[in-house]
Amino acid sequence: MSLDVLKKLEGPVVLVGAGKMGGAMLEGWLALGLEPSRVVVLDPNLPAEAAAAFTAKGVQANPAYDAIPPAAVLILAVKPQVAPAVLSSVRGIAGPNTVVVSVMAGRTIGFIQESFPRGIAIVRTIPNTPAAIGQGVTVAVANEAVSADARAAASGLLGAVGIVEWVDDEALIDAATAVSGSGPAYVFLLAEALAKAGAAAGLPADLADRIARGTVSGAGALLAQSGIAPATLRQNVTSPGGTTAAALAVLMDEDEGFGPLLVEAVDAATKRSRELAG
Ligand SMILES: NC(=O)c1ccc[n+]([C@@H]2O[C@H](COP(=O)([O-])OP(=O)(O)OC[C@H]3O[C@@H](n4cnc5c(N)ncnc54)[C@H](OP(=O)(O)O)[C@@H]3O)[C@@H](O)[C@H]2O)c1
Ligand code: PRO
Repeated sequence: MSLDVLKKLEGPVVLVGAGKMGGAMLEGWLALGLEPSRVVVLDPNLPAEAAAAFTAKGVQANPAYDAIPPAAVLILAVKPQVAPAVLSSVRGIAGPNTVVVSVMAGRTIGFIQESFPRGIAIVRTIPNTPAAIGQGVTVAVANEAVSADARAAASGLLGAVGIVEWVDDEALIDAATAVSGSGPAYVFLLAEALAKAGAAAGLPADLADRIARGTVSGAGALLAQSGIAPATLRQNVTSPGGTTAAALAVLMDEDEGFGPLLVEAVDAATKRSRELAG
């Protein structure tokens, strides 16, 4: 994905909140060649080292708000809980042609719209942290004010750090948050739990950590590179009457296995996303 589409839009790319998610995306954009002098980072508690590193790259860190021209793209990457205060302080950075891109869980287009002039282009997204290595997944929805150029600019930015899936129905974003936004945590938990189970089965803890981590990352890479369906890859590991079949009889239990547990977990995350709408 190229960022050339941004050339059609005037003004800086302003990132509000350079934490784990915003920072990961910015890393990806700069790696793809986004002109650093076009980037403004606003994050009041940025450690001095991080601010110096941005400045060294040519990114403007925490300039005075009134020195920032109307943004081409204004990315909202602060926690949903602080959104009301933050949005009211950054509203002046948006001009009539600004595309507002939110990565905040829960916060709706309607909520964001309240802080900006009527008719502003808003893209609500839910990315995930593998964006830091260009392998993120972002699900996005646009309001009716988003033009073809604005959508292309948002697609360019979001696609720079992984795949982008656009949906038309904003209500789907809560469930997408529960699947792909939070999903990396479930996979990391699997690596943690597998290591603990290995140690409980008698492996030295450090060996269990290494082989569990290698197994989760290797299986993820095989899934990504082979293009083969996950069910087929699972069957390829499962010899009839063998060890995997014995484990899967536990994990695939219809009542207490991984499937129903994940349905419950995704449901809990979906509900929490709806609550965060405020
Ligand atoms: N992490 C994920 O996997 C993930 C995935 C999808 C979406 N998201 C969404 O991304 C957003 C950020 O999450 P995160 O995990 O990156 O949290 P985070 O690491 O806490 O990042 C938020 C950043 O915003 C800063 N901030 C606080 N007040 C601010 C202000 N007034 N102006 C500008 N910056 C301000 C925070 O600084 P302080 O730490 O000093 O408060 C922090 O550096 C959330 O809305 C979350 O729902 C996160
Ligand atoms: N991290 C954010 C949360 O836990 C949103 C998805 C991943 O709320």
